[in-house]
Amino acid sequence: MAERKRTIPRLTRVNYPPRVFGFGATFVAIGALVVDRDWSLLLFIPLTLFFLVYPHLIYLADRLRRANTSLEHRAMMFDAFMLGGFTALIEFSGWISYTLLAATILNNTMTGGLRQLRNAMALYLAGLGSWGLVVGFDWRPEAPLPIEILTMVSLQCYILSTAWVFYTQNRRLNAIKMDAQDKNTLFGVLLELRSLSDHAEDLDELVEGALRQFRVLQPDRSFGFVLRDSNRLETLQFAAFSEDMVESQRIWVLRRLVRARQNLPDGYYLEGDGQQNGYFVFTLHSPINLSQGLLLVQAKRLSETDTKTIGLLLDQLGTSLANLLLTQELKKAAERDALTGVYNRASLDRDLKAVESVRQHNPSIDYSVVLVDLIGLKRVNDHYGHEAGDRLISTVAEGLSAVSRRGDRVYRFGGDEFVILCQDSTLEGAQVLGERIDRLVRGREMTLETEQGGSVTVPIQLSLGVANSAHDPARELLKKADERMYADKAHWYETNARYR
Ligand SMILES: Nc1nc2c(ncn2[C@@H]2O[C@H](COP(=O)(O)OP(=O)(O)OP(=O)(O)O)[C@@H](O)[C@H]2O)c(=O)[nH]1
Repeated sequence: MAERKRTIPRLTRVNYPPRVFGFGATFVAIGALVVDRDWSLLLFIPLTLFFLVYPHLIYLADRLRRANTSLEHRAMMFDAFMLGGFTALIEFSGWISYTLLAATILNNTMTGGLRQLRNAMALYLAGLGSWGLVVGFDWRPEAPLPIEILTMVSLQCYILSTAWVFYTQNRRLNAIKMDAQDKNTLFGVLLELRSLSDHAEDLDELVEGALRQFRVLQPDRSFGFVLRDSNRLETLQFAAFSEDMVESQRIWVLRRLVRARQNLPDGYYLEGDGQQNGYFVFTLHSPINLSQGLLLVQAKRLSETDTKTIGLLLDQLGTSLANLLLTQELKKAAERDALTGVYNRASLDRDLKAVESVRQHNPSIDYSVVLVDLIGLKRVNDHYGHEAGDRLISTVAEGLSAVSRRGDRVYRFGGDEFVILCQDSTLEGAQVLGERIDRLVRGREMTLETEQGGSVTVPIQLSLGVANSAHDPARELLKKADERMYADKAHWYETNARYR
């Protein structure tokens, strides 16, 4: 049924009610005049055919032609011509003439604007003139009072029915427009969320960007996003809120979540109190490692549309988060050493190029490299097995990372060699780092499990070499550090001859 209604041209649907009403009213007015003036009752035949039957025939014909409006346009012109003709036929009664003319003009202007109005007026006058020539002009402005009243009332009703059709059409168009605008904004926000997952560097950037986008869509609501440990739900791991949320609100929400230790069903309501607004809680369905993601939406009520929209946003946020984590994993795999987690050789090459380029533009900014070699790895491998050797390497990497400053980076250069790159550092600064390694890592004892199932304690033996860009050319920096590291190693072997 709805399908059939949709295929009827809009113009036909708009025209049908006013036309039926206008023609019906005109039929009553002219009919009354026919009776009042004792004209031939045979006149009722064309009157009935034109005023009562014809509007329905046009509608039916339009319905059959579905989306084609050409018939309706022609019918409207024909209406104007015929109404002009009837005006002449009933000998120019003033009010009736005016009613017919007004009906024609209104209907045509409403659907076709000024051009249609002009055409309708012309055809009306043509009909009036041609029938006037046939039946003779006999101007009779006076009509009996009841007919005048009937005509006036009909005209008013006709105008009202036209206005009503206009009003309902406008309302529908407005609703469609608003809906389209909302969908457009939603679409834009979803696109933004997608692109966020490509550009965001970390969780903070992604979630804060997403919350800003949520507010584009629903500016009068506050939003929050929380990650909690899936195994210990009272442990919150991450929280971000839309900028409008004040500190006290944030703390209130977080406390409530810490207390709500169980899994919360979708749409769970954190009831507000006198000062605080309530929040709806939605759970992110896509898995984020071992965390559970919760979206908080500040609202008193949520409509079905709101809930659907939030579902879409949540899905997109989940996908973006999963993308971000995957990208981070891939990035990590590409730039980190799998065994130790410190940066790999490829990252060292890239970072060395970067610091050298900074130094070329700012010659006063020097950098240092510290080469660290683990002594005796082969021995550990041979005596206690490869796994023990791996543990030794990892422990050294951890130690080096722990003693490095924030801006320094540790790289695994080769099997048992590490490099620490110190940006914006003097030779003396790097030597201080070398001393720290000496003090805190070198010589430290660690217990290794042997392949035989026992355990053995071995000291961490290291040799170091330091070089700085202010003293040696960039191309030779690593070579210089290597030479110094070998000298240090030779010295170590001299003083620990039994290891040879
Ligand atoms: N367990 C383990 N061994 C490795 C790894 N990478 C390289 N090696 C081994 O480490 C040993 C390094 O040998 P060497 O260069 O002679 O080092 P060293 O025994 O510490 O002796 P010097 O450094 O010369 O004092 C080799 O036997 C490599 O096979 C690794 O990832 N894990």
